[in-house]
This record gives sequence, C-alpha cells and structure tokens, in this order.
Amino acid sequence: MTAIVVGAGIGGLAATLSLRRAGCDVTLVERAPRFTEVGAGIQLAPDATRVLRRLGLLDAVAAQATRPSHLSFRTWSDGAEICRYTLGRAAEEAFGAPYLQLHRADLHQALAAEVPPRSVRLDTVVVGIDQDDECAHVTTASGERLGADLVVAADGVRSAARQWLFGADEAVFSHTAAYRALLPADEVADLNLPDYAVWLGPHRHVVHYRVRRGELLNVVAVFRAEAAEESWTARAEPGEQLRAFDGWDPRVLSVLERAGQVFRYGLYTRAPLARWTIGRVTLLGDSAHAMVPFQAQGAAQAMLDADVLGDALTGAAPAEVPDALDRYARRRIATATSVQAGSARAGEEFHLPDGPEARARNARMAAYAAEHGFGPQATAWAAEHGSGSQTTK
Ligand SMILES: Cc1cc2nc3c(=O)[nH]c(=O)nc-3n(C[C@H](O)[C@H](O)[C@H](O)COP(=O)(O)OP(=O)(O)OC[C@H]3O[C@@H](n4cnc5c(N)ncnc54)[C@H](O)[C@@H]3O)c2cc1C
Repeated sequence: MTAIVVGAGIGGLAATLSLRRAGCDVTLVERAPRFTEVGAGIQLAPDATRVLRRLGLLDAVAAQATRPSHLSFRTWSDGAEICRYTLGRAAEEAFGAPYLQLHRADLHQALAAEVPPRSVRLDTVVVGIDQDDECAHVTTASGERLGADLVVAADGVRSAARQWLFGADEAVFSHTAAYRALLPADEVADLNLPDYAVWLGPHRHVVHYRVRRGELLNVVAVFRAEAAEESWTARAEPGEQLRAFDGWDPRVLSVLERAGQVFRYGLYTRAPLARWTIGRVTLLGDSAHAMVPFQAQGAAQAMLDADVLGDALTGAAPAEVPDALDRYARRRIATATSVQAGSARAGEEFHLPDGPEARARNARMAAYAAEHGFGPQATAWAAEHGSGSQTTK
C-alpha cells in the first residue's frame, strides 16, 4: 500500500507514522524548506498521549515535558481560586496516560525524527489532487505528478485540499486573538504563580503553564478582537496586551510586563463537515476540523485521526482503500465535531462579563470539580472511551 501525506504539521507527521505502522509506504510532502514548528507551548491530554504511546514515542516526548498536578481556574481581578481540576498522577491512573505540557518544537521534532528522510519531500507545494478508480495523485507547483493508493490532506486550517474536494468554504475568524509569550520561569519565581492556571475575565482570559521540563513559562492571553491575522510570527506592539488587561490581578500584569517578545495570533476555525473523504482522498487534522484552542484539543484530535486512520488501513488491500477511508471518517467525525463545538462553548463561558452569569458559571465549575475531581471534558471522554489502562480503541 502506498500513501501520500500532504503537510508535515503535527497531524501530517502523526498520520505518516501511523500509516507506516500499518504497513504503508508513505511519501510526506511539505511546502516548507525544512521541518519547522513555530509557536510556543502545547498541552497534550491523555487521548493524545495514548496515541504517542502506540507510536512508541511517549517516553521521548515525556522527557521534554512537564506534568502539571492540577489546573487552577482563577478570577481575573483578585486571583481567587474558582476551582481546581485534578491532573498529575491521579489523572494518569484514571485515564491510562499522562497529561503533558511541552514546547511545540519538542513534539514536532520527536515526531519528525521517526520519519525516514527518504520518505520526505520538503520545499514541495501541492497545487492539485485528483484520482481515478485505481490511484490518487497530487500535482506539485513544479508540475510533477505523484501517485499513490491514497492521499491524506493534512494541510492545516487554510487547507486548499478541502476546497478542491468539497468546494469553496473559507477559514472563519473566531473574533478572538491570542497574545503569547515565553519567559524563563526563574524570572517570575517571585510571583508564586500556580504551575497551570486559567484566569477568567470579561471578554478575555489568560492561561499559563510550564514547558521545557518547567524551565519556561508559556503565557497565552486571549481576548475578543475585530480582526487579527493568523500568523505565529506577527509581533504584538509593546504594551498592547497590557492595556487590554488593566485592573487584572497584579501577578498576571507582572507576567505580561516581563514578557519580552509577544506574538499575536488570530484564531480561525473551519465549519464542521459531514464528509472528510472522497474515494481515495481524505482530510485529517485542522483541514478537517480546525477549532478554537479553548479546550487544548486541536492537535490531540489530529493525532486521534492519525491513529484511527492507521487502524482502518491495517490489512486493507489497495482496492479496499475507499471503504477503509470511509470507516476512518465515520469513526472520527462525530467526536471531532463535538469537540469543535465544545471548544467554541468553552470560549463563550470563559469570556462572560462580570455579573450573574459569570457567578453562576463559577458556582457550576466549583460544584463539578468538588463532585468529579476532573474537568467535564476529561469526564466525558472517559465515559466515551473507557478509562484505566485500556487503549483508545
Ligand atoms: C494559540 C493556539 C494554541 C493551541 N494549543 C493547543 C493545545 O494546547 N493542545 C492541542 O491539542 N492543540 C492546540 N492547538 C491546536 C493545534 O495547534 C492544531 O490543531 C494543530 O497544530 C493542527 O495540526 P495540523 O497538522 O492539522 O495542521 P498544521 O500544523 O497547520 O500543518 C499543516 C502543514 O501543511 C503544510 N501545507 C499547507 N498547504 C500545503 C501545500 N499546498 N503543499 C504542501 N504543504 C502544505 C503547512 O506548511 C504545514 O506544515 C492550539 C492552536 C492555537 C492556535
């Protein structure tokens, strides 16, 4: 079985490894001249770290990561704790895999290191995908045509493949933007910050957690915005983010003040699709289900796609590829779509203005944490997939 994967982000790399594990000969095509992952921190919930374990990469990734003991939700103005959700060893025992926080580049490198260089075509832009009964093809900007039994389009939130397959829907601006920065953790040691906290305020929130074995503090401030470009490398004006957080808990302001380089990122989504697959071609990752990051699940869902795709192709003959891709999409669409909706809802809940609705939200969260210990997303996921040492299957 041969496969072409378009896009070497976290989704495309995980798909390449999962397909290789299923016995496919994979060519990974990426437009960038070298493997890169910009941005800062990423959180991997147990659904994603179970996939890393299946790929044989959990130990290597965990060695670069931090494992928070809990997530603390706080109020914006005085920092009072609304509730805390258990993570750490208790979550690992309950869900059969750890909750990890790490630098995106560390995750990307761990995945990329497992792809043999002869399987990779860098600096190669895909400009078209077509297929017949026997074969799927990609056409590159230099006019080359590559063929395989299947093509996986993991080309991100701005996916062109999605438009070629399903028509002209565009990435949609979520009217939220994220300021992000990385600080040496010892520069903020005097603030006694919780290791992992979400500070909820009117129309905005701040998240921080530690990466690189705790040496760096990753800070993300999210707020409503009229417009913002989708770029990991656009710098924010100095002080721009501070004005937006006037009156916040002094610890949050101190962190934002000490952040040297701040980057601004507009958050875009794609509408849910009823189908991801046509014949021998399928979408995977953000191209299929880009979502706002308020449940930290975009990359996790891409990795779950990759895992299920590999299983669907295991033992399939080339003639069975369309059926196998259908099985993959049927197993993934409902969950990914519900996580997309849940992430959008989390944003609305996080950004309530001060008043009765925000107080009711706080009371709900505190009651939930007191009863379950874990957050609602983790509890729902365990109910769907089973907990303990079972696999994701
Ligand atoms: C601020 C923020 C915080 C986040 N935090 C988390 C988190 O904590 N946990 C989590 O699970 N998720 C998180 N996410 C979501 C996560 O980053 C994405 O869901 C994930 O990176 C998507 O991976 P992907 O491989 O699908 O797409 P991408 O990473 O966008 O990769 C697409 C690749 O395709 C290549 N490409 C595109 N077009 C072509 C073409 N025509 N030819 C060849 N190559 C092409 C691109 O160069 C790129 O390398 C966050 C997102 C944001 C914005």
